[in-house]
Amino acid sequence: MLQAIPFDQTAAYRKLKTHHKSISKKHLKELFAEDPNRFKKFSLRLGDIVVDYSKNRINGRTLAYLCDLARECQLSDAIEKMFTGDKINATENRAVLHVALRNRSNTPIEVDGKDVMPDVNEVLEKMKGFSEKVRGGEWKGFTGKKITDIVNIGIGGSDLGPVMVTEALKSYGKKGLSVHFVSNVDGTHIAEAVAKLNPETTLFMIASKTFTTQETMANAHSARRWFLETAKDSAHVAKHFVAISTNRTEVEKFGIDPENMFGFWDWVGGRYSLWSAIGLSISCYIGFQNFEQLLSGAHDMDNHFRSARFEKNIPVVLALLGIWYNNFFGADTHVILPYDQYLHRFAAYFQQGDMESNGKNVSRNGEAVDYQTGPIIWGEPGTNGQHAFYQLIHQGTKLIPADFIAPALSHNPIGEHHKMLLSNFFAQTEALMNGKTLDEVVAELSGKSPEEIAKIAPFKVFEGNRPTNSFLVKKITPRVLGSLIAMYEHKIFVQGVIWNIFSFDQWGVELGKQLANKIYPELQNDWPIESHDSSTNGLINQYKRWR
Ligand SMILES: O=P(O)(O)OC[C@H]1O[C@@H](O)[C@H](O)[C@@H](O)[C@@H]1O
Repeated sequence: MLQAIPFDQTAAYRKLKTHHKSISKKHLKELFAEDPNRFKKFSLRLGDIVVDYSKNRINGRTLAYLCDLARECQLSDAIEKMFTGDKINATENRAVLHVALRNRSNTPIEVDGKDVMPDVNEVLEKMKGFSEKVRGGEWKGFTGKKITDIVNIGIGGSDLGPVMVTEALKSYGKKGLSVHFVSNVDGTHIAEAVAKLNPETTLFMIASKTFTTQETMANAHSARRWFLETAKDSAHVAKHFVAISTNRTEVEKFGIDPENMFGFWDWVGGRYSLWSAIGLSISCYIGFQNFEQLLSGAHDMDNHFRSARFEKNIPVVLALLGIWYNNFFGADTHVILPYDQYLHRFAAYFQQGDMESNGKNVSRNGEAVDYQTGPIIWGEPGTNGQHAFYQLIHQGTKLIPADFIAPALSHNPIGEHHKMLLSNFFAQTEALMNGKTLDEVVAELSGKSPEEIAKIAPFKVFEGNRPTNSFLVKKITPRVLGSLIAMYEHKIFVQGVIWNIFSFDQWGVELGKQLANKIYPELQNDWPIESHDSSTNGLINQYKRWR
């Protein structure tokens, strides 16, 4: 179990409180004017990723105090514990070893005295063989045709990672092979997904760590029924259904041949599982070599995270900046804005990654925390967001720290598009920082009468001073994407350590599941219900009248 350090009782926290009083009055423009070396000082690089965090409301002292905070919270020790298989997911008594899944150096990592790497490598080999067969057309459906469509059925961590990555790396996808994702228990999702598919050439991947998740099991059963309407003989299921799970017993019960099961382990958290067999749809779609590149990119970030000193450590610095805004400036949310259409599910992916990890109000000591923990994560690709919600970021009353992500090279260099896209990427962080003063507005309005200027000018002023991080990458390759994902994963980890919460469980999702299981049988008949509060009774009874 990680050691419990009361984050808000450290010496560094007190120093930061005092320091915040002075620096929060400063405008980012002043900070830039004071220090011509700001970009050099406050940017970091790893491989093809440049992280510019200079447009944050910090100076050298802020960073030093924040790093002290990390030290006082024994971050180094926590990092080592994660990398060496300590059971840091204490409420579930599990190690947290997504880093082992992409441990390309293959150095032994032990859990309960056993090196996990041989098992990791064995599953990777199985994934490789399977991906090659599917891609090469060797894996045939029940009528001897090759697979043209993969449908991954899973939810949460068994869906969001594969969705996000296959979208992000679409330009690496195999022609003639499509991937589809079904997660929602709403019948519309599976109905729409299979509507245009041919059962003879469709392969279902049932992805579920537990293999008991209601939504996934319902969709899996409906998929099998749909398949058997054509295939008739359940012996054909073996050619069209594979399972990705930790639960062999349930997989067998469902009727999937254990030969067609890809395993992983309880030390892989759902929202950290795309690197495991849960990534099978990714590997089939982009090819195993590219999947390995994704793992290598994550491994690059893992090595950096484990070895770089805090001041130069990308995930650590990002985590500390997040804490700076969350706990000192009172920022409630954090927005992720990729200037890359392929990354359109990136923010959604880290909604689960971050909010399910750090949405906790009890410390590792079992006591209620009296400070803010995980932020609300949201975001959409630029430039769409610019024409929708950026107004509030620029001129609203809330402080919203923002991450801007963009590739220097596009996979689709059509005409002037990419230059236009990037001019927006560069312009927005500049605008958010500088804003526009009243004098500048008045100067722009020259020619208008003083009355007209006085009337309109206040609405055109931008305070600026809005903090941003910019991530400029060379190109969204599998390797770069792997590093970016791992970067955010470790950021989340660091914040959890400092807030002294357990980042790798998710008890908060259970209550709704329990209640849904209680209500489900109540929907089986038309009798009015009185067992709940008046609102829930009223809604259920109206539903019964309407259906
Ligand atoms: O992979 P499984 O077992 O079907 O679980 C899917 C999801 O189930 C949710 O209940 C959990 O909150 C997620 O963390 C998890 O990823």
